[in-house]
Amino acid sequence: LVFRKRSPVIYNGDGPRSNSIYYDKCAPKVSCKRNAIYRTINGQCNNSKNPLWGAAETPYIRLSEAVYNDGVYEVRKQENGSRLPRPRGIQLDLFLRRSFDSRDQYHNNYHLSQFGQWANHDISLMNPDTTGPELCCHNPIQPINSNTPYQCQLVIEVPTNDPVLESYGQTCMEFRRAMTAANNFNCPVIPQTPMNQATSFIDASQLYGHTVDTAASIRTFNGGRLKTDIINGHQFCPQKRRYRSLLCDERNDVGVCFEAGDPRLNQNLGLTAYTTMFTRFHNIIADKLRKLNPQWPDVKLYQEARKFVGALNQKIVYADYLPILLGKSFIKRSGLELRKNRRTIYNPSLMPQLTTEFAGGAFRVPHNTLPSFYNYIDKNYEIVDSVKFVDWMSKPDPLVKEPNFEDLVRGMTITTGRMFTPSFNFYISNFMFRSHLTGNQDLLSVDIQRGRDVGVPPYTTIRKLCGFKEIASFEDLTEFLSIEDVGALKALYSSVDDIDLLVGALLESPVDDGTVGPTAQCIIADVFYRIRFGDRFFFDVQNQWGSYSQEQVRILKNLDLGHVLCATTELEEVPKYIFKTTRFSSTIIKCKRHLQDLDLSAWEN
Ligand code: HEM
Ligand SMILES: [Ca+2]
Repeated sequence: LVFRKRSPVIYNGDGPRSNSIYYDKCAPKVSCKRNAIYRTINGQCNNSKNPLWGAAETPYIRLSEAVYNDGVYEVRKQENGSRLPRPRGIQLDLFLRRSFDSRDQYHNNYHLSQFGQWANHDISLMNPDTTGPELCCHNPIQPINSNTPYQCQLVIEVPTNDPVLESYGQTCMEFRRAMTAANNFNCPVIPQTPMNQATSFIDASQLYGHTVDTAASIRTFNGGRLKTDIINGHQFCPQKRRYRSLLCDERNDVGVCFEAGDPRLNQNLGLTAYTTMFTRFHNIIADKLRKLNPQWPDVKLYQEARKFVGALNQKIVYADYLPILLGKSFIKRSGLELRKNRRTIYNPSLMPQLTTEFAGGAFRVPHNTLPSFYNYIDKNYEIVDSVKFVDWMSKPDPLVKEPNFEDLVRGMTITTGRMFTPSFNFYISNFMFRSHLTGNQDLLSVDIQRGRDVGVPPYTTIRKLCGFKEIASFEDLTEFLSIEDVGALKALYSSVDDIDLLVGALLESPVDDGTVGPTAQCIIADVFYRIRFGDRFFFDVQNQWGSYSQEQVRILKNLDLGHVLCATTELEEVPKYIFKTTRFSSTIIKCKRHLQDLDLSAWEN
């Protein structure tokens, strides 16, 4: 069988959905340095004709028309004119009863989901609008009316007979509408459009900062290094002022709270560990470069180390992560494969923007792999402790106490991940952000509500856009969904065309050798294609200013996440295929050996 390669790009970025009002009327005027050899911090000037493409603080594009009741901002209604089913009701009727955990049959470990979140924070930041009242929920919940501030119009109602939350007396979950160009950036993009505060490119901006100010605030300006706090003899990210920081301050029982390029770094232990490891890794690379090139000034060391870390992240995403997420065969036939002896060819007419359908829908499907527990596992591979994921959100305290850091990362490496089923785990479905000021949240309800908030079109529209057979009735769904699920959908929604994108995408069976269904695969591939082939600084692009040499590319393509783990922790060994649990991946590599690959002599000049 021969497959013709077909580009997975759905929409090229021209016409009415490209946010031209923003670029023509509201965008800052940017002047670009010709021949710059490094990326800018905020992603501007990557595309020389359209210097804002892919930059931080630009609107998400849309693959399909926004769907709002008033065509502008009001949440869509069902075909029969009634309100959409409540997100928590969908969770309860369709998903929660199967929220038990089962193990990933393909032996993927926790790094698969943790790296997914890490990569997401590189490319997407759809911030909630925190202007207006401090909290949106009044208990008991009050009817939404015209006096309700717009930020709070979509708080999530909890039914009075909720099987889990009733006993906590909770009737409302916090939800704030996303920041939009019109509400928060003074630009009348209509229909309303959310803004991406991250740079679209995979450039490790979640580590370095998506804005110039943030980036400067975490540099030492000495030896190219990033700031660190030394705690118990180990490097950590610098600490925030104790209060008034985004994700720790609402808790009064937090000992440490860190700062880095992206504000979400304290959200969970795994993510904080990743940010810490990549910070250490940056400093290791900067130190190595300084040894080889003692004459290089701080800024050169910083930029070269930053470029290296961004490049390595691109390598991991395209060569290691996406083949598991989307399936190897699909990666090959869609041209997304990253090969050792091929180089990426830059396409300056491709718009490297994220899509609303991706960030407000399809790329949330992997939330179904989030683990319920973290295992701390010691050198002898004994489980020392097992803690609930949700008990340690926004509270990274354990990481600074030895030997927790190593034990946590070792645990993530050898614990089998959660099987990708049509459900989120029980704890994240009921107790997310427990003991925060905001109270318990349900990640799935939030995700469904977010899709509606940002006008994501319903499932059938997107499935059709992806080239699959049109779905005209609930019955048509039985071709690929179970009768039970179709029955439940029919009871919830007035028409098949009302089904939320995330709900349909989650219920689809995963594609053959991937972890998401065909609709999510299609929307995710579109974005990862455009942010690779539309990135002038993609690490294996040739003949651009600052392009890497053959030898430098060769070295980078031989590195993976395992090298980062080995270089930045006291782990002794890691699986050769870093997203697989040790026990089932054929080979285990000693860190000593791995670290020999980190020879940077090709960077000497
Ligand atoms: C590791 C644990 C994770 C937790 C606790 C978590 C939690 C969250 C939360 C609370 C939000 C904000 C929801 C909203 O207000 O709309 C969010 C957004 C999002 N998450 Fe996750 N997530 C995790 C991992 C992942 C993974 C593995 C992926 C994908 C591979 C992912 C993809 C997304 C996307 C695309 C968004 C929305 C866009 C954005 O602001 O970046 N997340 N997640
Ligand atoms: Ca980025």
